[in-house]
Amino acid sequence: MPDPRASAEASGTRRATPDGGPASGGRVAWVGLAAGAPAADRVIDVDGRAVVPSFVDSHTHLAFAGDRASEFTARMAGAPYDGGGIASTVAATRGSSAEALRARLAAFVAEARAQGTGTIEIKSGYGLTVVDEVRLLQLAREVTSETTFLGAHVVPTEYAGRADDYVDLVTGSMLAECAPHARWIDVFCEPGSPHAFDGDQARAVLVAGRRAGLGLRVHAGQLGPGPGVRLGVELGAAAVDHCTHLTDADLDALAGSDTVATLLPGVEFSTRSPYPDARALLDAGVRVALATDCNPGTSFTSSMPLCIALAVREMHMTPAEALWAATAGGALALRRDDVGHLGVGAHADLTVLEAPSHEHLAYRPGVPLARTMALVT
Ligand SMILES: N=CN[C@@H](CCC(=O)O)C(=O)O
Ligand SMILES: [Zn+2]
Repeated sequence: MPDPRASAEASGTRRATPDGGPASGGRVAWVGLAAGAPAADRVIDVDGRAVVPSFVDSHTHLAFAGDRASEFTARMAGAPYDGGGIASTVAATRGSSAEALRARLAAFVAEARAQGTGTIEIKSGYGLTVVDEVRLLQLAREVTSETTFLGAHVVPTEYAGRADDYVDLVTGSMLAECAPHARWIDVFCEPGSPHAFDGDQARAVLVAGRRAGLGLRVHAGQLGPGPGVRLGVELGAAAVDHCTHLTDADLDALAGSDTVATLLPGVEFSTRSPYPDARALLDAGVRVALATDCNPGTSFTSSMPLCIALAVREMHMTPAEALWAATAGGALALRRDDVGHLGVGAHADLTVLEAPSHEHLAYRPGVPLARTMALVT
């Protein structure tokens, strides 16, 4: 991990963009102690503040309409989460105009950037018809290159009792229309949910997605143990996400793989669920990422600093491990080597903390310390 206290000089003139792509080619040219810095056109004195790589939020669902605050309130009073509320977001999203969806999406991206996020992945999954899924992916593509086709989010109500027919649609014409707008395919593999997909259905979705040229990601082990983690590892998924419920076999599979385990502590916070065993993953040598899972049902936060604080307080990660997971870990989960670190050649996506060290991200929870930095000469 780069030393978060090291100073960094960026070459060129740039304004950071949400997907980590530079507007004018700015890359890190040199990293080291200020005393040894080469001459530069412009010097920015951050006055002892820590500079860290901008966060890489590798799991969000930002393209949606509607609100489920009442579902959250009911959960806080003891109601369980099983994915059923997704249908109400699907209905609201289908009924929303592209302009309204675009404006809301832009507001969420701005909100994330204001909290230090530089690279963001965005899933579809609240359309669930060919036309609606394409529309969400096109909107997401306007703000990030990291777009994920999640037609297999849940079985939509019009396919109730016909999940296999819906999987045929997802792996057929929906995939064909959506693949050009996506880099990834994802599936909610949760045999314990009446709304999500079992192991065989998830395999069909992932195999079809791979055949269409998409990289693989899986929602797995959110509500209970299941086949999703091992399926993701077997098929070479870049990441398996949630991992709230893991078996020893899941841990062994992840430990011997290139698949990243993405932990989403905003979900456990907002569903009042037990947190994943991050220490078991880290101690087994699994590469761990942290992401917000920002969505209206289980984790309506765009705050990577909140996720870092929860990872440290609730999942026993050290502040350095949590920062790594929120930056380099997220980049690995997206198979990117140009973001999430400040090594020479990386995109100069800098986040300046209103604090002397990265430890303050967890030490001062809820305080807006992180700001992405636009370098403009
Ligand atoms: N688990 C599936 N999808 C989301 C929740 C979506 C929702 O409830 O609207 C998640 O990652 O937690
Ligand atoms: Zn999710």
